[in-house]
Parts: sequence; C-alpha cells; structure tokens
Amino acid sequence: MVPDPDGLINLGPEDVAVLCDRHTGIGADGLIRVVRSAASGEFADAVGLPEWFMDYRNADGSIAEMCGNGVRVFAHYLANAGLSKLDVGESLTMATRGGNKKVRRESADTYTVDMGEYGLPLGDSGADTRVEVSGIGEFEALSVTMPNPHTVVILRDREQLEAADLHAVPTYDPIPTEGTNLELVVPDPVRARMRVLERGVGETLACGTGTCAVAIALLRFRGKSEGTVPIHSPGGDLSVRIEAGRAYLTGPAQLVAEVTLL
Ligand SMILES: N[C@@H](CCC[C@H](N)C(=O)O)C(=O)O
Repeated sequence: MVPDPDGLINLGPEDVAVLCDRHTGIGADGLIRVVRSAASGEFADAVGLPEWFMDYRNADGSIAEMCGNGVRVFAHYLANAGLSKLDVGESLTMATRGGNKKVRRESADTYTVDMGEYGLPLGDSGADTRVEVSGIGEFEALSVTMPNPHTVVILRDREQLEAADLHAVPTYDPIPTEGTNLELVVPDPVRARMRVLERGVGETLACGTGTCAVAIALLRFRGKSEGTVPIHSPGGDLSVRIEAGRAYLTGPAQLVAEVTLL
C-alpha cells in the first residue's frame, strides 16, 4: 500500500518493479496506490465516483483491473489511517479499474467484498480452454472474468496439485488475449485447495479474484450456480459466496509493517 491521497507520487512500471522486488526492494506481489479518485489521474471526470481509487499494479509493473484481496487491505488501511470511517457493520465503496467495489467490515479485522458480477468470456458451455501445465500434463479449463482474467483447472487430487511446476510458463489453447491468471484446484466438500500463478507476478500464496473464479468453477463442476465455497490457498483460508451472478469474498486483513522510503 502506497499512501498518496492527493496524487503527488508518480510511479512508473520500473519504480513498481523495484519496490516489489523480493531481494532488493520491499517485496510484494503487487503495489496499491491509495489515492483519491479525483487526484488519481485515472478519470477525466471523477464526479459521482467513490472518494478513493485503488491504483493496482502487478509486481512486474504491469497494470491490472484490481486486486480482490487488496480490497480488504485497502479498506483496513483507510480505517486505520483515519482516512475513512469504517466501524464494524459499516461499509465503504472504492473505485477500481474493474468498477466500484463495496466492502463491509464484519469484525475488527474481517471484511466481505462485493466483487461484482463474474463473466464467462468464452461462453456458458463448460470447459472452454486447454492448458498444458509443466509436471502434470494437459487439462480442460474454464475461463472466468472477475473482472481480471482467470483460467481455472480442476485437478484430481493433492498429489497432482503439488506436482505442478508453476515456474514453467503454461501454454493455453486458445491463447488468452489479455493474458490470464491460472488457478489449479482440488475439490473437497470441506475446503477446496488451490494454487495460483498470477499474471505479472508468478506463483503467489493467494489471489482474491482467483479464489472467486475457483468458487465459480467448482460450483459449476457440481452442477450449481450458487452457494458458499470455503477455499484454502497456501496463504490462508477464504470463503466465497456466489449469488445472483455476483461473487462475495470474505477474509481477514492485517497491516504488518510501516515502511519509510528514504
Ligand atoms: N495478477 C492479477 C492482479 C492481482 C490479483 C490479486 N492477487 C487478487 O487478490 O485478486 C492480474 O494481473 O489480473
């Protein structure tokens, strides 16, 4: 999180990559500039927009629609910094490149985000893509927009999940025009397990928009379009509710350190 309420910081792709580098920078999967919509430089006219804009960049400096897990942290940061009032039970809405997102504070450090409508960009007929993943082979997959692009592969078991080599670049047919985030998931009625390879980052410990995409794919795999799906990622547990074509993501947020750049 880079606080820049009044839009005074000019961060280019190289600056972002330097800050996110895990060896020579602070280290992060991505960077979120916390900026007022009107000062963000993103909108010709910010009238009617939420006060705050999530300016999200991937660790390689590329721009993405939003960060699903970042919405919770963004809200938590605004509340802790006294930039927005957000008591337990209250909600706030922020602008992102993927539309406005409303987040409700459920407890001191738990939030539910209305992630908005999901999309099935290649149609509603089921598996729409073939993906070759190093170490485990070729699979059918489902493309989901949340609104970031995701490709979800449902695997047989945990051995397969653990054997996937996500250092190697997977191949897709058809090739996703905007790039994609790849999720591998093993179904489990108690708590599904997933791994994620993020566009512009590499393998990460968790991805909020990706967790929602996984929930959508798992429900469809079970012949359902609505329900609540608990999901485990290496970074922790999240819960996704799919209802009336929208995804709701619930999970924790914690501020772990404050860094001053000299
Ligand atoms: N790498 C993603 C953007 C970041 C997603 C994030 N990790 C999340 O929690 O949703 C992309 O390029 O779409």
